[in-house]
Amino acid sequence: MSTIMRIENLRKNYGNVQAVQDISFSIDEGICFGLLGPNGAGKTTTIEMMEGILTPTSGRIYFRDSEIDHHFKKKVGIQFQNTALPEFITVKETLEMFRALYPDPRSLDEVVEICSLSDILNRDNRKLSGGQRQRMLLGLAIIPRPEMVFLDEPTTGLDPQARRNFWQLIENIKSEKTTVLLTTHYMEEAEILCDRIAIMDHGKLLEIDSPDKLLESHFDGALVRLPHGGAEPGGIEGSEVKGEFLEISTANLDRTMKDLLASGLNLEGLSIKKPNLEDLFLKLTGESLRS
Ligand SMILES: Nc1ncnc2c1ncn2[C@@H]1O[C@H](COP(=O)(O)OP(=O)(O)OP(=O)(O)O)[C@@H](O)[C@H]1O
Repeated sequence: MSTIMRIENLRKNYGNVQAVQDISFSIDEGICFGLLGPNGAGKTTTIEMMEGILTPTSGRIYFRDSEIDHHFKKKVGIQFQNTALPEFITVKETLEMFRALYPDPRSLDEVVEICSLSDILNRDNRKLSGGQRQRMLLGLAIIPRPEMVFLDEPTTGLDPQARRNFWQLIENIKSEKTTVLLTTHYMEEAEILCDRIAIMDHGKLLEIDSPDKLLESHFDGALVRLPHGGAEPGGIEGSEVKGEFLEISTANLDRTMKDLLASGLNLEGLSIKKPNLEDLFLKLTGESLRS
């Protein structure tokens, strides 16, 4: 697989705020790459530098081995969150208006199909729900047949059903061999959509790999969690105190359960689960992603 985009030692300072602190990574062509982190982690700053909208304080950004310049913008699609859609015209009229701006636009039918827009084509832009608006903005981003699309928190604020519908559109875009860079707060979303993820916090890159490999490298098998209620949880192999909880990442659940029963701890509230990215984030940063 060839690299479509690469960033090297990227930094961005806003006055005294070091929003992005020396991060480097590359993105393979055709994948969905997720940039994850809590509020203020530096995701938007990073993606805006990669889009060529924001000038880095230092560092380099390459698209297919060339540093990004104004030609690069013709090859990528950006789903802008704050795009002011023209009022008093329909979705279809808006798509046609944008199609007229490009030399070789996707056909209307293609955009409608990829972004599931058929049910809202004749709707006035002012009447779109949050999820419909996101579908429409994605449609606008893919009109010029971009090689890569940038989606900055496209599902924030959507209800769970609208969020799931949007995931399907991202899958559609991927199946067209378009590379996707997605930022999100939602670990579940990243686990489902992303082939590779970078986890950021406080402007720094904490981890980068495929979701499966990240989980494999940080957890043994099952994750047992128990409210410790202030009790001293000594003698249980692999146990760590995480806030109000005792956490045990274990490859031998039988043994862990025996240890717990023998410990005399109150086991009320005990849960056993397959670890997910949310657990990984908690492990890496000591805080919940959506705190
Ligand atoms: N224009 C700006 N001026 C000053 N500080 C800024 C500016 N933009 C962002 N910051 C600061 O830079 C840091 C990173 O912000 P950024 O928006 O990149 O984070 P984020 O991960 O996208 O967060 P969110 O999920 O809330 O969008 C934060 O501390 C933020 O307050």
